[in-house]
Amino acid sequence: ALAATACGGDSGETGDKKASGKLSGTVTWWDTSTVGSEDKVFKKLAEGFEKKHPGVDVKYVNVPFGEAQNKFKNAAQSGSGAPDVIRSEVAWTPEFADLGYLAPLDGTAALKDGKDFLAQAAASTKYQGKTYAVPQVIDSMGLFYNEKIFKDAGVEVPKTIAELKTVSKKIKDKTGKTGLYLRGDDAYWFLSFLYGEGGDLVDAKSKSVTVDQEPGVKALKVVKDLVDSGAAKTDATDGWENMQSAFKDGKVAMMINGPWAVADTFAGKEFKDKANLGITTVPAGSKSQGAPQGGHNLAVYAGSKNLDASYAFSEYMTSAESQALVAKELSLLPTRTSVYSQPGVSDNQIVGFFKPVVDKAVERPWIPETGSLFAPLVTEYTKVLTGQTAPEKGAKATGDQYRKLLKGWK
Ligand SMILES: C[C@H]1O[C@H](O[C@H]2[C@H](O)[C@@H](O)[C@@H](O[C@H]3[C@H](O)[C@@H](O)[C@@H](O[C@H]4[C@H](O)[C@@H](O)[C@@H](O)O[C@@H]4CO)O[C@@H]3CO)O[C@@H]2CO)[C@H](O)[C@H](O)[C@@H]1N[C@H]1C[C@@H](CO)[C@H](O)[C@@H](O)[C@@H]1O
Repeated sequence: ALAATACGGDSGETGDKKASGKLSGTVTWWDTSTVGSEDKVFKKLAEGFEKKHPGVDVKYVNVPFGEAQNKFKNAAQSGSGAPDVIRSEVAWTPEFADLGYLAPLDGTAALKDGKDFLAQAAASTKYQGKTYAVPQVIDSMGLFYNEKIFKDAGVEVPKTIAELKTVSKKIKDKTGKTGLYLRGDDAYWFLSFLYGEGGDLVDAKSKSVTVDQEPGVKALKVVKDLVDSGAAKTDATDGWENMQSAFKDGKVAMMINGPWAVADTFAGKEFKDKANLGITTVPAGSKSQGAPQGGHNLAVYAGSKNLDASYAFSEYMTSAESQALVAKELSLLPTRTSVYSQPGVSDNQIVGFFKPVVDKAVERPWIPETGSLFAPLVTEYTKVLTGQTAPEKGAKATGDQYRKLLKGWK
């Protein structure tokens, strides 16, 4: 059965494929999904693998998203304590691959029906011509809103940031509630505003840093103005908890979020009636409209002593059948095209909303450094939102940090 050990189980026991082709041994899997809303579905899925392969014991270990990247790098580097399979966020995958910590999967049982994967989902699993992971879920961001508050205030859903400010003013006047919760401690929440001003963090094609150009400065001014004008509220820490509770308790009318927030949001008193949750595209800025691409892959540790069972486990957990179950139960987006037309998925409104959003989400460069762009950015983003630094200075400081990180980039 699933032994959900505290953390960091070792893949020490060897596994092998008996002459009968039967898989055996243990597979330790580090799952980063949210405890209390997503983890039980993924745990149940892994139990299904054990039923199918009674000779294999899956050790399910839930490692918080904020800790898993470094934990895996430390374990892989030291050669002890790394799991056989890790849920590798899209930006971690090229970094782990570059470090040599992932087993290449081309030609193994991990990759079945590779053509069924969405091109944009498969992109983050490719590195220097090889495939180092299997896409599990893909996501982007939308504007979540409370239908009842909008009705009480007699306002329509905003399509632009200007409309968002007008709508928030009316909501405040009519209901006393704040319009938007804008997460201030995670720079992923800044990206749709940056894209709205026609900007981006870097331009990988020309190997140039662009976050400190005019659109980046403008976008920081836009988010600062949302807070200073009272249209949005924010926090410098505990953003996830504060955002979720403010929205679930009906204290704010809107938040920007992704499919991974849906299961937790439906647990809120305001959304017991699921019809009260509306989702639309993130508001457009002065130049453009766009939301970022995120998601997670399953990757096999290069030092696993049970590669055969790890390949089979990765394939099972990302199969069309598994993805359909996850879409039905958690409204997460499949990475396989064939799953969207399956019963239970094709009529899921959340999935139906996010699919076109994911299809036009702004791609990010899948280079080893792509994940490292957020730490320097969030430092400046939070300081701008809390009035500790001016937008011009925040943008410049971020750009300077990026040029240290990205050797030789302009
Ligand atoms: C700072 C981090 O920057 C980047 O991360 C970006 C990321 O690249 C973006 O794509 C985006 O991720 C989306 C994600 O796509 C979306 O799916 C969702 O994920 C859900 C799951 O769905 C849900 O199941 C559950 O798991 O919970 C997940 C999380 O809710 O939401 C994510 C956004 O939250 O945004 C991330 C930034 O947050 C780096 O990659 C590092 O992670 C880095 N952290 C390390 C940096 C180390 C050095 O400083 C520091 O020492 C270490 O301690 C820190 O750990």
